Amino acid sequence: MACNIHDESVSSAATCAYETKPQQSGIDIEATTLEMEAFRGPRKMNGSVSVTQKDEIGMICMTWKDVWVTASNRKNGSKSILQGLTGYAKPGQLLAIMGPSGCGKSTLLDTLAGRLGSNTRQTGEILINGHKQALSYGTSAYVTQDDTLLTTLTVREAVHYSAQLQLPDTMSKEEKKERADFTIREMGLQDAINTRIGGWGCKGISGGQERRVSICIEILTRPKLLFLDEPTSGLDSAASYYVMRRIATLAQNDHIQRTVIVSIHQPSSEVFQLFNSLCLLSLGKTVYFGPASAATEFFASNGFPCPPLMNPSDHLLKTINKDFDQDIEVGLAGTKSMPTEEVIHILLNSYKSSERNQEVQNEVAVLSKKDTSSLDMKRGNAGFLNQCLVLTKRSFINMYRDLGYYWLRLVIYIALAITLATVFYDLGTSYDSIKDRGSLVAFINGFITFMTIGGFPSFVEVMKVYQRERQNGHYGVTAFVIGNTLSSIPYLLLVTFIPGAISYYLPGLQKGCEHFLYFICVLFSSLMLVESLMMIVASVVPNYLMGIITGSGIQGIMLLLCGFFKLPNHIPKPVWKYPLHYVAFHTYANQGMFKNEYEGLRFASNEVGGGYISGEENLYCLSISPSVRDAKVVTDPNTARSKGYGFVKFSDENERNRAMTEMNGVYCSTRPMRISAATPKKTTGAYGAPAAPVPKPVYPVPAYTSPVVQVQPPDYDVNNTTIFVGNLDLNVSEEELKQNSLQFGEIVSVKIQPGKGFGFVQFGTRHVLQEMTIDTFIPNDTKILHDGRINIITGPNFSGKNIYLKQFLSMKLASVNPIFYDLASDLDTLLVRPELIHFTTLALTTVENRRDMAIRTDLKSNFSSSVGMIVVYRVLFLVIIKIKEKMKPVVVSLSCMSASPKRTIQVLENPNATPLH
Ligand SMILES: Nc1ncnc2c1ncn2[C@@H]1O[C@H](COP(=O)(O)OP(=O)(O)OP(=O)(O)O)[C@@H](O)[C@H]1O
Repeated sequence: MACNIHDESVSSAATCAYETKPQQSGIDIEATTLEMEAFRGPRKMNGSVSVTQKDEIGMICMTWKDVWVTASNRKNGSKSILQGLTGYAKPGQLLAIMGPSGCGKSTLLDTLAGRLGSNTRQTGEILINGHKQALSYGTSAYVTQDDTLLTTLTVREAVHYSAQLQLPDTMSKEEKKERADFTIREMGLQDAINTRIGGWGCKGISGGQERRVSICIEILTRPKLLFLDEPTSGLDSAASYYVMRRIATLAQNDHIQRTVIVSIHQPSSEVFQLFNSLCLLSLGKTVYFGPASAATEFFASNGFPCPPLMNPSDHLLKTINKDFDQDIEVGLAGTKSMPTEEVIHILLNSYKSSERNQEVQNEVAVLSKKDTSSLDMKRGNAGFLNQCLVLTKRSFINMYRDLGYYWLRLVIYIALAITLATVFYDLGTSYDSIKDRGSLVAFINGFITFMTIGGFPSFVEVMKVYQRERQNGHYGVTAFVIGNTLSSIPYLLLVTFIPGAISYYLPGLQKGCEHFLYFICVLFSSLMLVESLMMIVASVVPNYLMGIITGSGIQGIMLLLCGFFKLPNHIPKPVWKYPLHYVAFHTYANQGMFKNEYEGLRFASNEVGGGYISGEENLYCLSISPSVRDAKVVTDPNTARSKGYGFVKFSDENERNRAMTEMNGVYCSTRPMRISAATPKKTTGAYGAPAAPVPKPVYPVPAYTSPVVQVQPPDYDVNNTTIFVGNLDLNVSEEELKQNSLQFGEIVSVKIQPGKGFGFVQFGTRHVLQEMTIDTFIPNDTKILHDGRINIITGPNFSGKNIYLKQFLSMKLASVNPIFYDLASDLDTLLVRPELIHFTTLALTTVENRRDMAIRTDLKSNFSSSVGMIVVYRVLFLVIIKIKEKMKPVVVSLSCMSASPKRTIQVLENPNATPLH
């Protein structure tokens, strides 16, 4: 009879684990088993496992009594998944949890393993060896339903790395390798040892082998308690049998006497024979618990005999599956005539009142009271440093072999860089290149970094593996973050360097190794930042499609708020400017790259008369006083034309006072400005008319260099050959200045303002001026300079006004913020032009506050901002994972195992149990 295939000896399992004979049927003692025995020395005597007192130490006997699990969600309220389950699992036995889909198999397994979700509530009593105690690392293992493995590794690598991570440092590397190889053979994987696990785009080992690799990894530590969720799902019957036979072998033929609990869907008759005990569930209740071989008898005694030649498990499951009751109504259910709900009701009641149930209750009571054994508490996994090393190495290999991680990105980046280089080829130093350079740099910062998101799917796969390994306590989140960070650095450098060099040198961005290196550093840190950001996203949103959408959204917001598309002072302050503008890494990347790109360059002006605009001018034109809060030009409501006056609001009183002096006389558009204090309007609180009559412009001279210069209308005299030389020693004579200037060409005249520290040199030809820069105009005798620095203004449009404004700019910059001092002193060398003056003053009055956008004097601070953010992001990722881990296992009113990383199992104190020593 097909239904009576089980060995009678198995029924004795219900009495006591340590008296139980191992099941013989269907399990051949294989070479691997013999090998295993050889590995530890023979244990088998007369076909049964001899269990010595020493062996009992560390064995696990698990009991659960009246366990209820309720899940709650906002939509459907609460729902009972498990209802008053009682049972036990003993060492050396394989307990199968079976039932129709949705009956609660996985939930029971998760409950026993302490992995219930946070929306569930659990009550009941779960005890390990009758005690409340913690299981140390390696004592239990859980093989999940999905095989989350690194698909790029070979079987050997996957198991070897896992062994390096899980096994304690007290074992040598060789011993760990030996253990890994042995376990691979134990699981029958020796033929596939060098085959990659495989996944998308690369066929590797079969599904059954994958399952065995997952099991292999979890049994490396020789756990005493093994949970397997659907170990045969997705496998054909032959593969299912071989996998289950290995598992049964683990439980029974190993002198360790493991306790194995398996949830399984639909075992074949051969697989069914391998089970020692069976827990049959329906609708979250126990239909049957006891020896697997006696289940069909129980069904038969209730009027549901197993038809001849039918697989007993098929019969059991078909009898209690009510999902297709509709078929009964329409006559598709064959001979089945009674509604399944009624069948289940009969079986539930019968089991409740059966002797079998009584036996189970008695057994649970006995096992809960019995002080069976203490657990081995000394195990531990590899040390932190070792874990970091192994994880770095493993991650490096995975990144190398996974085409989607970096290689594909590298190809796309190179293609993008070539496109960029073609579009922006040879920018030169024309007037248009000012804008082009800015666009190119902003695009690289925005889009190239954005593309880093492409590696997210690969990272999600890594995260899945991490989560499994973490839940099983293989290593900690810190080691994972360090490993991932270190292993990614070489690839990120590669991905940055090659496309970076193409998009830097072909368009002809600023020459000089230090400029290129800075560019690479900023790009590298931006890429790393996005990777860190995506790590955070992956920790919150595990689905890669949702993750990509979320990551893109976050980056889109950052890009928008970085100050490139909307000036920082125009960004609405709550939330968008504070804090998001400062959180956006593009802000710092743009600042650094702009400065790196413009500083030290000279661009041809497109204005009449030619000449140059320096990079610093470009930067400066993008900047203005940070304390200006508002500016308004008063217009005629009828004509909408300016009434010729307006208001500028400063937040800093000192700066306001300074502006009162300094802005006076500065040209705004075609007229010099006249500045006076405004008084708030009494009625509206708005600004009223100027408090005092507008004074006549006096064009005061800044205190910085104090030359008295009358501001003249802009000089468009193209024949002008005069240069201004400032910062002269007060005692320098005109003759001395002449001698120093002779080297540049024929001199017509030299004039020094007595006691003012500046003078003018008129050359014979314009040619000299066109070529003249600070670099060339180094006086022979530096003693003529006031403090060793030259101060020169030249250019075809040089005029008194230029001098005034140049000094105004220098002083303004230096006074606004001391960090601008260097820049201010650089400005001494500027070729200041009237159109620039116009532009700058206009910018001032219209509050084009681009200070944050364009000028950060210290390049290092931009780079270190990014590096700091990388650290912050990675730490944030770490913290989120830790919080999630803390939140996940909710230990409810009664006992359960904790899924905490330390893999402790917390068990409710049994009042009858004697304490452990
Ligand atoms: N955390 C949860 N929140 C809400 N409902 C849950 C939760 N866990 C399980 N359930 C529900 O409990 C029922 C049992 O789920 P469980 O996964 O244990 O079934 P199963 O027997 O393992 O099913 P299958 O064999 O199909 O995997 C299902 O209806 C499921 O939707």
